[in-house]
Amino acid sequence: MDYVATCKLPTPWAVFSLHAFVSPESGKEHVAMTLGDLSTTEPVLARVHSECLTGDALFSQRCDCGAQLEAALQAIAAEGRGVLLYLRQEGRGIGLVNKIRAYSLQDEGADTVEANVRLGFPADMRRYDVCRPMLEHFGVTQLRLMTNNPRKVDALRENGIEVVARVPLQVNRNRYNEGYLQTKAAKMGHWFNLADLPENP
Ligand SMILES: Nc1nc2c(ncn2[C@@H]2O[C@H](COP(=O)(O)OP(=O)(O)OP(=O)(O)O)[C@@H](O)[C@H]2O)c(=O)[nH]1
Ligand SMILES: [Zn+2]
Repeated sequence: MDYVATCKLPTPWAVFSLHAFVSPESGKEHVAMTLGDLSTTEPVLARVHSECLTGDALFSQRCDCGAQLEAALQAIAAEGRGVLLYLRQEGRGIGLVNKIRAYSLQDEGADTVEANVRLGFPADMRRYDVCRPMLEHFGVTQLRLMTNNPRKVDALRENGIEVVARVPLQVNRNRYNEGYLQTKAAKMGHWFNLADLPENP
């Protein structure tokens, strides 16, 4: 993973630093947002967020990605210290166009896992091997990871990252994503308690 450049990134919650990386193997451009002093030994509040153009940028309510992105940045800002890795693996790794094909099958009744399988993809194709070199660039070794996904915790640990704590990130349950969240809990093992999650209008 090659580090390229850093700039300031003012957001509604804090002025983050935005760091650009390029993977020589895949040619993919990934970014990290950081806040505060990450070089101390205290475990770092972190979010490893996979790209979701529809949710992160286009306000889609089909998933919980946009709300999770915002909540993670707010939590880091509130603490004054943390890192968010924004990984360019859209649609759990199948890409934007294939995700829209999967959404089309979901409009006809398939769930999020069935749709991927019908298109010939595994339920989740994401990889987390770029995370360690990105974190090493900042001297970060221990994370308090904001996620509901047990496979993400396992995958990061397999990549040699110490996840010392898991911080739940349950936001934005709505009438459009209820089934999606239920499938993630039932088929993908996500730690959700839908009853605990307030319903947004
Ligand atoms: N293939 C596919 N990808 C989806 C779908 N909905 C969201 N995504 C992608 O899934 C990724 C987000 O993964 P999620 O499973 O929502 O959450 P997670 O990151 O595994 O877990 P958390 O850390 O708890 O958010 C993003 O890359 C989205 O583009 C879908 O229906 N089909
Ligand atoms: Zn999404």
